[in-house]
Amino acid sequence: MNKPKYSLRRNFGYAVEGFMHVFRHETVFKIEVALFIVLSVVAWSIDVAKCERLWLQFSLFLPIVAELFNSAVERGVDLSTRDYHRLAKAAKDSAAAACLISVAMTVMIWGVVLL
Ligand SMILES: Nc1ncnc2c1ncn2[C@@H]1O[C@H](COP(=O)(O)OP(=O)(O)OP(=O)(O)O)[C@@H](O)[C@H]1O
Repeated sequence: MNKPKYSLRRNFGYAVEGFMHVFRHETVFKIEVALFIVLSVVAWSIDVAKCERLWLQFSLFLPIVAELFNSAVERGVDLSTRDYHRLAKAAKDSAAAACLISVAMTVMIWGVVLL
């Protein structure tokens, strides 16, 4: 198959499609996006230093990015096998651990800045 010429616009479209796919199919991602919006407003409304505001905002991206990668791993694994396989389990569990750690980092950053 001939590779189409690189197009920034088309690749941006693929990224939006990927984001929307995960948003439609993953409930936890919907919650994370909602929290991202609400907490972003909070981060920009409260009286904190510029650097702290940046940390608060940056930390909100972590679970979103982790969940997108987690979903990519889940779909890749499901595409490769529907049968039980210890490597499939290891791949999905590792991706889930990344999500968990990203949320822990966000909670930690908000805790340190606000308390
Ligand atoms: N093919 C498989 N082989 C072995 N274990 C699997 C397999 N598929 C899933 N698992 C195990 O089941 C767990 C849940 O898998 P699943 O695909 O339902 O992920 P999930 O995070 O619950 O997905 P979703 O976010 O779509 O609800 C995985 O973390 C893994 O431990």
